[in-house]
Amino acid sequence: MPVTPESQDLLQVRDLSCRRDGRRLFAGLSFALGAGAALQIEGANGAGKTTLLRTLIGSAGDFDGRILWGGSPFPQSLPQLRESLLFIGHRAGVRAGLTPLENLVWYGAGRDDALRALEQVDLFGFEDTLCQELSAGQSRRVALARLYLPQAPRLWILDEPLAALDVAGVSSLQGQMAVHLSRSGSILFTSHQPVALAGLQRIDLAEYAVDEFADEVGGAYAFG
Ligand SMILES: Nc1ncnc2c1ncn2[C@@H]1O[C@H](COP(=O)(O)OP(=O)(O)OP(=O)(O)O)[C@@H](O)[C@H]1O
Repeated sequence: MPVTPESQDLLQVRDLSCRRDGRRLFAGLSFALGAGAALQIEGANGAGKTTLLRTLIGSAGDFDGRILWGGSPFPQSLPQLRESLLFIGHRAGVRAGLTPLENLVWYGAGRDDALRALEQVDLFGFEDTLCQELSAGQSRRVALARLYLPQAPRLWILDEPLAALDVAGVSSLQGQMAVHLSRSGSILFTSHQPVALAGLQRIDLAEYAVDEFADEVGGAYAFG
């Protein structure tokens, strides 16, 4: 079944448990994401937010539970998912040796669309500057400019999109997220900051944290 924004639940996660280097980070996580919906993943540093996003897009494989994209089981759904997906991770995928304009064109944008997007993220005048000469916030804006392109995919998965942005940048991004939702797009993102979006769902990974030591002690008592 193709991954389409018309799917009732674009993503369904059931009883998910993720590990990193063999250590369980969280367990028992279930949620759904539909078209026109946004979900914020919260949690302390190291809680497993990035691991969760990477697991959902098939970049991390140490998990138990069910992941269904557009109703199709994982990992068969991944090729279709990737056609619908715009993932912006911590490193943001900005090529330092290219200009902001060249970065967007590299991602397939036309020159005029790219210039308009750069203007919307307030990088007018910096389009031909090498990204290695930009500030952290400006570099983040280059990555986020992809969200302002007319051909932006329906599903956005964003790891800390607000990091390094100033107040105006946060406000602009929240506005663009709202526009995306109004067009039946879907957004799954992590953030330590509150985000103002109508109908936003939130999940705190702390509620699903696993205390491996407690499990071991419990096991020892159970079998002792
Ligand atoms: N590169 C790495 N190599 C090995 N283990 C890692 C690595 N990065 C993270 N981990 C482990 O995986 C756990 C989860 O990390 P993850 O990056 O998913 O957390 P996070 O919730 O996104 O944190 P943050 O808020 O700091 O970005 C961490 O507690 C850490 O022990």
